[in-house]
Amino acid sequence: MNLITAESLTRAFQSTVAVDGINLSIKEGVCTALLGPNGAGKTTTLNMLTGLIKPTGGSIAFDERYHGDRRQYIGYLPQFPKFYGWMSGQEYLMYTGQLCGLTKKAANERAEELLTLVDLAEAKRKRIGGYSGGMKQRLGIAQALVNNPKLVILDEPVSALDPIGRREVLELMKKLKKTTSILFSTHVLHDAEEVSDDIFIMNRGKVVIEGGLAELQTKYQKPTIYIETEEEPDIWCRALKKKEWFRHMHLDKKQLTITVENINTAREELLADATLHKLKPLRFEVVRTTLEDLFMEVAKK
Ligand SMILES: Nc1ncnc2c1ncn2[C@@H]1O[C@H](COP(=O)(O)OP(=O)(O)OP(=O)(O)O)[C@@H](O)[C@H]1O
Repeated sequence: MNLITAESLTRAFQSTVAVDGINLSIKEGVCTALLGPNGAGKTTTLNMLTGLIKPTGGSIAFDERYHGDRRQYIGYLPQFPKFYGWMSGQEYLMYTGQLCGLTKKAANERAEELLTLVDLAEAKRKRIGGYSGGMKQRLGIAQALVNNPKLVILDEPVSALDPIGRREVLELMKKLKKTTSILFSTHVLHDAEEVSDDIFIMNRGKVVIEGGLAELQTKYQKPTIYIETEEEPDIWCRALKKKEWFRHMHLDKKQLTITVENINTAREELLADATLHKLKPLRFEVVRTTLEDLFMEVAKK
């Protein structure tokens, strides 16, 4: 079931179209990644979904089970969250809880629950100014959960962290996704692959690829043959393009990477052809393209 459905969603800033007529279906109970290079339009999209900025075109609908202002059902962690360094983690969560309308007592109880969830119970009385990057980000996620949201939206939650902080936050997201729907943005494919179920890849304001992680992996991970030869194999390469199994080729001097449709036929014919053309292969390897290759292709475009 979809929690949020956005249709033809558009946002222009003067002459810049940051988000260009995208359709998004964010499902309930799953973790969705909005992936894309810098400037793709991820933050603008998230800001429209949270209600922070208005679209200049299109529509956003929250599931009809949840009435009224959709902001009450959404928790949000911005890309550059601001904390009061002099407050303790506990004070900060109580403060945000009360801003969300909780009584002091309820805010205190919620703060305790959340501090345990994000593994900050021991540091709850320490000043935030002394927290590590990972601890701050975990506190930011706790803050996003204060109002018991149906969907928590995290803008680049791990991008600015060192490897330890990154691991802490990714592990927290894995834990969180068991109970809360998550939508997060990232420009790191590996993070999306690690925690998300659904992926939308954006580039230049448009969604260029979308689907379930497993579905995308099956669809785009094509068999590939890597060949390194003694001489530059230019002439041979031209002939390969006519083969039925041929899909795509990248030649870098003597290193040839060929994406193919049928690995068995391709392997047999390539080996036979290489002998026929008196080519001297130094390496012949069967590998697979990864989603990383796909993402890099999209990013380059
Ligand atoms: N307030 C604004 N005024 C003018 N242009 C903007 C504004 N906000 C975003 N843009 C432009 O819209 C485009 C998309 O920006 P956005 O921040 O949404 O991308 P992003 O994918 O989140 O990138 P990043 O990972 O760098 O944050 C960029 O070209 C950006 O310069």
